[in-house]
Amino acid sequence: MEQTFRSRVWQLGDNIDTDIIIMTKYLAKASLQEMVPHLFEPLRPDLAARLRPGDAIVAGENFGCGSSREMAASVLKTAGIRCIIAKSFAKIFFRNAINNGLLLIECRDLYDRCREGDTVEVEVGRQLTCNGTAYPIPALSREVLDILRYGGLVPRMQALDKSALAAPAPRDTLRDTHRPGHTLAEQLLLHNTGAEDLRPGDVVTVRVDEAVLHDIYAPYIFQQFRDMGFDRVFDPERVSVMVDHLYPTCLDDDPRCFRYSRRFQDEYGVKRLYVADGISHQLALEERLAAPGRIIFGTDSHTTTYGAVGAFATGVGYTEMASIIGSGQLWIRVPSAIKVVVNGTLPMGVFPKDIILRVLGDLTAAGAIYKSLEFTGSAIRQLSVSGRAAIANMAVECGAKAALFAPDEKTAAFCGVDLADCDWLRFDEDAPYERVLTYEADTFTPYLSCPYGVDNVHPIRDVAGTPVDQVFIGSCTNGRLEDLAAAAKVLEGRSIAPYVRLIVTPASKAVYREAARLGYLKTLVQAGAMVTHPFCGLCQGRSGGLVSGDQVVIGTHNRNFIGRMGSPAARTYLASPAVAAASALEGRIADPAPYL
Ligand SMILES: CC(C)[C@@](O)(CC(=O)O)C(=O)O
Ligand code: SF4
Repeated sequence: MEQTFRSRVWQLGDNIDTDIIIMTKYLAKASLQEMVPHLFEPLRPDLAARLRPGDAIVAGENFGCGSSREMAASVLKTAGIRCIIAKSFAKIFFRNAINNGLLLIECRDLYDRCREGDTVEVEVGRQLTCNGTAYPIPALSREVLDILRYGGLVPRMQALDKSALAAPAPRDTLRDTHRPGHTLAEQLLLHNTGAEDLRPGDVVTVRVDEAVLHDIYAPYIFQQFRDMGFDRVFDPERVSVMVDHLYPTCLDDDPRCFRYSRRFQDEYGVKRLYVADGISHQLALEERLAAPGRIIFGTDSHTTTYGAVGAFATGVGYTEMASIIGSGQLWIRVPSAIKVVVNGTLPMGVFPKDIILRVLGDLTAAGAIYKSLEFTGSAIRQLSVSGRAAIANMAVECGAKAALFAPDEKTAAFCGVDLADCDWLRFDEDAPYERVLTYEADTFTPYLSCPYGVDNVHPIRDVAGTPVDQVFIGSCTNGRLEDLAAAAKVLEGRSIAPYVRLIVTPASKAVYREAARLGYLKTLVQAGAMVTHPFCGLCQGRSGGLVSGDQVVIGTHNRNFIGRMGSPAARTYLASPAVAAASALEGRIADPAPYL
């Protein structure tokens, strides 16, 4: 890497999400080169054609937030972007960029003092100069420098002595003793590593309990895995491949992803391959891959969901996944933690989704970057595992590395474990939380994330009455049985408003079957809903109800990013299933309370 270079600046704002960088509909394309013309399409459709090799991007807070799609980093690299300078970076993107050998520079001051078209001079590892002002470049950690020195994680892993890898962790190691003075995340990392002690900021190498990968990235993971020189997966019992995003096929390149998904089974003996059984995050819970005490990595940002049962679980990109399934380990920095306490009883018409939406509004989309969000309090204890999963799922929308709930009787029953074996994982009064947010449950109302930001959160009274064109009930956040039950309760014996489309997508086949057996689907259909096969569906904006023009959608999913559901001019509101159902009834955003 040359030490000094000059680049032309392209300026982008805060919270440039990875859907903006490269939309989901392009992710299955056969090559990164084919994705380059679509860079930044929903936000600045003209930009891709104007980018030149050697250019730099200068952005505000939280660059690369949202999805774990590594293509966001690798397409920028393929387009020849020389470096990205931002006030802060979302951490999955940060790791993905480093793993691709793409230089990222954190600088809080440059953004406000430069303009598009300026030239920035970069002296790597030392300083930036722009318009006569010099800005220091913060030092990178040893682990990051090591990867950059090799030019990315693939060459780094090629050089790894594979015969010296630690054996996979034994399977039944749940039992442990409580470590006082530590957050839940720290306790889990201590449990996994057997370290004497650790603190936020320390770098540890964890042994992986489960790895979950999905169809969109299968060809890339496969390729990187081979290029790294691995010839076997670390443990075929602990690698799961899930065909959930792309099925049923809607674009030409999709079947290639299915073929690669299958190759992990055919060539490496991976035991669990799930084809069209539902969304990976729901399946991981149903199949008990997620369990207390485990460390789990998934190629999806919403892997944080598994924290609902006391697993330290987080999203990674495809290169990191290749290295995980080859080596069975990964380095991570111990996160600091924020405690969220909710006491009391939630009012009628308020659901777990409303808890996480309010927290997101308070923390903001960049407010928990690389932190563990840990939930407790009497209202939290009353929630089902499904409700906790909805909360843990969306923790990544404020940048969290992990979300955690201490296991209790409900967790133990759900996961089929003995609570006595995992109650070492519990909140400790002396644990050093960086921040504590405390709420009284009776102060909650239904909340909505309003266009165009997950943290643009308003109580329902601010937006009630807004006309909607389409309502979506589904996704890894709120496509579970309880969610369909809440929607069915609102819609029972009623009909949705004329001209409103209501699309219901159960999160898994099991949810679908149960919802049919219990009569929820019949209720929903009689009210005017269309029920689709279980998969990611409309949440990812590839098929099944894409919106056009400036249509308004209310959905139970997790992202209202520009263009995520189709047209960049469309406006998406995120809410609980009950709010979504009530809005379908009235044809405008509505409080569910009168219908419950
Ligand atoms: C692959 C993609 C559609 C993804 O599931 C990826 C992710 O969140 O990491 C998303 O929701 O953006
Ligand atoms: S349901 Fe949506 S957010 Fe969840 S994994 Fe699928 S596309 Fe991503």
